[in-house]
Amino acid sequence: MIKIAVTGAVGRMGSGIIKNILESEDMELVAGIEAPGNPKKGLDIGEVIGVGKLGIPVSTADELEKVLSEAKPDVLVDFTAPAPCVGTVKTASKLGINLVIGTTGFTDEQRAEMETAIKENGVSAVISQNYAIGVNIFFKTLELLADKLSNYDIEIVEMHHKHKKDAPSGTALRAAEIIQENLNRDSNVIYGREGITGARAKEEICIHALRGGDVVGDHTVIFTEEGERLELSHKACSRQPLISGALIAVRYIVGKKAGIYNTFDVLGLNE
Ligand SMILES: NC(=O)C1=CN([C@@H]2O[C@H](COP(=O)(O)OP(=O)(O)OC[C@H]3O[C@@H](n4cnc5c(N)ncnc54)[C@H](OP(=O)(O)O)[C@@H]3O)[C@@H](O)[C@H]2O)C=CC1
Ligand SMILES: O=C(O)C1=N[C@H](C(=O)O)C[C@H](O)C1
Repeated sequence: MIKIAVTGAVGRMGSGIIKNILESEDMELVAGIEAPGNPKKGLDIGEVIGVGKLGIPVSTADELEKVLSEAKPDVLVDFTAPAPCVGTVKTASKLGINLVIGTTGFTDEQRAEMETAIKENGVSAVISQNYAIGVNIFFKTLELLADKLSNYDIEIVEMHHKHKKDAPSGTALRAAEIIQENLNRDSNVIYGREGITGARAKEEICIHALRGGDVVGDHTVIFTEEGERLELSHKACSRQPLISGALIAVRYIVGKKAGIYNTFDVLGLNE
C-alpha cells in the first residue's frame, strides 16, 4: 500500500485526488491538509468532500510537521499555491517524504528553493506543470514542430476557469520553454500586446491568457507563415486526466533514486 498525504485536500485537484485514492487498491490516504485557519479543521475529510466518513480529520499546515510525523506518508501530493507549496516541500523533504508536485506559478527563486530542499534532503520528487498524458504528448509534438517550423511566427493561447490564480498557466510557460529549446533561432517570450505595437518581431513568442467560467484547461500553439497556419491544441474537458496522471506519478516515484523527475520521465517520453 502506498500511503499518501494530500495538501490542498479540499481544493479542486486535492479533493479529486483523494476520491481517486479511495478507489485505488494500492493506495491509502493517511492525511488531508488544508491552509491554516480553514474552518473545516478537525472535521472528517471524507464528509467535507462528500464521500462519507473516512476517519481522517482535515488538518492544517500550521501543524504540518506533527501531522506528517504521525501519518508517515510515503508520498505527499501538493496542488496548492506557490508560497505554501515551497514551505510544504521543505517540511516534507526534511522528514524524508517523497513528493508529487502539481502547483504552478512559482517564481524562479521559489522553484530554486524547492529544488534545493529536495536535493539537500535526498528525497525524490516529480514536478510537472501538467500531469495529463495528452498534454505531455502535446509537449513532445512541440519539440518537432519548433524544430521544423523555426521560421514561423509562434503564438500561444491558453484559457482557464475564472478561479485560476496564476497567469499564464504553467502549461503555457512550459510549452514556451520547450519551443525555445527546440527552435533553431533566437526567441523571447512576451505576454499579450497592447497599444501601437509596430510590426511583429520574428523573435516573439507571445502568450495570451484567457479566463472565464469553468474551463478546465485549453492550450493552443499557433505556427503561422504567409499562406498557412498550423495549430496544435489540447483541451481538458474534466480534471480526471490531470488527477489520473498525478497518481501515475505517485506510483512512479515510490522507491525511485533520489532526484527530481518530470512527466516525460514518468511516461517514458525521454527515450
Ligand atoms: N500540474 C497539473 O497538472 C495541475 C496543476 N494545477 C495547479 O494546482 C494548484 C491548485 O489548483 P486547484 O486545485 O484548482 O486550486 P484550489 O484553490 O481549488 O485548491 C488549492 C487548495 O490549497 C489550499 N491551501 C492553500 N495553502 C495551503 C497550505 N499551506 N497547505 C495546505 N493547503 C493549502 C487552498 O486553501 P485556501 O483556498 O483556503 O487558500 C485550497 O483549498 C494551482 O497552482 C494550479 O495551477 C491544477 C490542475 C492541474
Ligand atoms: O489551475 C488549473 O486549473 C490548471 N493549472 C495547470 C496550469 O497552470 O497549467 C494545469 C491545467 O491546465 C489546469
